[in-house]
Amino acid sequence: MGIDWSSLFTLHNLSNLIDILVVWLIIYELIMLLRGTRAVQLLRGIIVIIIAKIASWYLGLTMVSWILDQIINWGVIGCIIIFQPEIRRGLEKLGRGSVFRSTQNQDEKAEKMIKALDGAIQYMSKRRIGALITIQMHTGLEEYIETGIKLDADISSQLLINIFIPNTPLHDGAVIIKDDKIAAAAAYLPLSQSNLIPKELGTRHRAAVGISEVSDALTIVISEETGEVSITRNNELLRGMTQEDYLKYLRSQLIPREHPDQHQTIVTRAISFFQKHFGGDK
Ligand SMILES: Nc1ncnc2c1ncn2[C@@H]1O[C@H](COP(=O)(O)OP(=O)(O)OP(=O)(O)O)[C@@H](O)[C@H]1O
Repeated sequence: MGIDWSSLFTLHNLSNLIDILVVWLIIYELIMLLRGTRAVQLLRGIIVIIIAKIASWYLGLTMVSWILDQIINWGVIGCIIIFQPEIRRGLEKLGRGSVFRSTQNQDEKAEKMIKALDGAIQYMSKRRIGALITIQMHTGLEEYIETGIKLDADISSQLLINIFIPNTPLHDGAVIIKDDKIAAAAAYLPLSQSNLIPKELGTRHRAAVGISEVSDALTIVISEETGEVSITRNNELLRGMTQEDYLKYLRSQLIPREHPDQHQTIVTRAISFFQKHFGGDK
């Protein structure tokens, strides 16, 4: 008894498959957006309420079920009020189309940011000024931004250098860049517990690896002892980068238009997601 493969590839099955893929993608994008933000706690709360609602419904607890219904109904309105700024930003982004494609404007901004970073890296590396610069990618870093001093300043080499000058109030900790702005300085990043990190590296590098373990952020580290430039991303520590190396790397990660292999559009991100999770060994 053979399988009739042709019956599997009907238009109906194909649309079901696309349906499932789109829902997966939306859930994945949402998780990436919410990770590391205050919405995570809220999401946990919502899941608990939904589980309680289902349980009370099964057990026939009418009163509890009614109370949970009220919480859910009013909770939706509450969420809209609490997250009004985030919702507005999201809708504006959607309206500009930047959720689905990177714009020319974004590429120019990224190039400008890389130029500013390059100026600062060169200056600090030559003078052995220790630095830790984390660039937010898709995962929210709000919980780490909150540990630092908020700046919300335009990125420039001069400002970055100034922040890391030793014995100044902001030099200790990390600078976090978010949406082409220096969101905060002197931020505390999570320290990695990995024993794969070379022993000669201290806490600055451990913090850079740490943030790459819990988010998809890109972090640049300049060693105070050697002036060595390293980059961490997705659990990887790239050491001893020359100017050419880090410029090439930063462009490949931050300017997707120039590097179509990078997962930036929603379609290419979907492909990379499925390759990563279902594609087997690399
Ligand atoms: N959790 C952290 N979050 C942010 N910054 C941190 C954290 N831990 C340490 N740092 C920064 O690293 C500095 C200490 O660096 P340390 O000398 O231990 O690290 P290192 O990796 O050996 O770097 P270097 O080669 O520059 O000495 C601190 O002064 C602080 O600015």
